[in-house]
Amino acid sequence: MVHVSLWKAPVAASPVHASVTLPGSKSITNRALILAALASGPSTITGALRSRDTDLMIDALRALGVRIDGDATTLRVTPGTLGSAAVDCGLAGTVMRFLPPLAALSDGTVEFDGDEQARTRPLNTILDALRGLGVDIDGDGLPFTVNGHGKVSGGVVTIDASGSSQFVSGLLLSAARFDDGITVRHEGRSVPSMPHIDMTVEMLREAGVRVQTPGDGGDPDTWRVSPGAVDAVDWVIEPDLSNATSFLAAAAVTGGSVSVPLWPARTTQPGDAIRGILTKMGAEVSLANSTLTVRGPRSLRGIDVDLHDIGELTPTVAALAALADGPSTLRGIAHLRGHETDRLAALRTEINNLGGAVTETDDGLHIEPRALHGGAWHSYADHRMATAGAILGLVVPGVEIEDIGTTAKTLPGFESLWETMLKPNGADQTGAPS
Ligand SMILES: O=C(O)C1=C[C@@H](OP(=O)(O)O)[C@@H](O)[C@H](O)C1
Ligand SMILES: C=C(OP(=O)(O)O)C(=O)O
Repeated sequence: MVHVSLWKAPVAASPVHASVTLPGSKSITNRALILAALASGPSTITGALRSRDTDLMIDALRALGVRIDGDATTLRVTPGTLGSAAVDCGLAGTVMRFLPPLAALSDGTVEFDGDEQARTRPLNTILDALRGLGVDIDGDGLPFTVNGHGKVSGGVVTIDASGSSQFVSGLLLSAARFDDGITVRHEGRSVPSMPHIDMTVEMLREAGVRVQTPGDGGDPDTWRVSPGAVDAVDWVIEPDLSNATSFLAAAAVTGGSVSVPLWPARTTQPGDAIRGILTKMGAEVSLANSTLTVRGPRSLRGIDVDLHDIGELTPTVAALAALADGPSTLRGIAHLRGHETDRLAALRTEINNLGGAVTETDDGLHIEPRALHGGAWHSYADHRMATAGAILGLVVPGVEIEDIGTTAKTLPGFESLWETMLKPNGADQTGAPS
């Protein structure tokens, strides 16, 4: 018999009042690691996230020949000669899409594999793009092998990135080291998660790489990276604002107040958009002295929102919407069917299992308010499904979450942070980088 562990999601006995310090951003940490590996000298990364996705990136880079010292959240990355390796992508989009272009620069055979569930995530777009640039690759999805020859000519490539922004980011991140750099042209429905491409471009520029984007006079849907050196940088990683959204949601659904310190004044992280969403739903949101504070209303309003640019927030927003006092429509997120799991189907199924009324649309979800009841909540190996269930469990007694440990993909120790948040006077939590 297979034993499925269930975590009894704690109910908030009273409005939650807490301050929660979150560890570093997954997206920024994994970009910093790639750029440091390609740099012309050693870099440091301070406040790095240590989680399954970032440890998979660290392990892969080490296997490829990059030296990474430091066990905790301060890392020193020393580039080395890239050679043969076996890479485990787990279920990490950033690993499976950011590493193949870097592996193409290696002088060796790089074998990629990952979780069974990762095999259905869209991937061939980036493999075909690399083939178009002259890279020798066996396979069209996991498992696949990159046969590196120590150099990539680079050039112009046209892709359909409507399935994931990570195809564009992955190509741009390594392209300064291609002989001719790269010009990536997108053709197809609009590219999702554009702030994540902005994050890529900003970090490349911080490393001294010349990038031209559609926003600064380039052609529409076209990004160009000039060939050149990648500078070593002392990266300081922002807290993960997408992970912060679950904790802020706890204030919104219980009528309490939750603060997150070290909130950046300016950021490309999509999690920052939770401020506007929670405000529209009736919460009070303030940012003062680098601390974001959310105060929950007596009841939450439903919301009609396009999440195309910030799809990562969908599970949190869906949980909030399921507890609102009016209907909500979440749009622009068809690409979530290719995330860790089909998130639209998963959210519909799990919220409806608790008595909800969620329907799936072509590009999102429609959520009608209903009185919810307890029951099992399946996570589908998806960290954000697990945290969405925890939000509901704060006010719906008897929600039991399958495989809460899957939150370690981007936030190890989620359960204890969550439980500490619920203690009376749950201030100054310990998810902070050490
Ligand atoms: O580049 C990144 O770090 C990410 C881009 C987005 O991917 P998609 O464009 O596939 O949604 C986001 O959802 C993912 O969590 C992280
Ligand atoms: C879609 C996500 O992850 P990945 O980087 O694996 O695509 C996510 O974290 O919501």
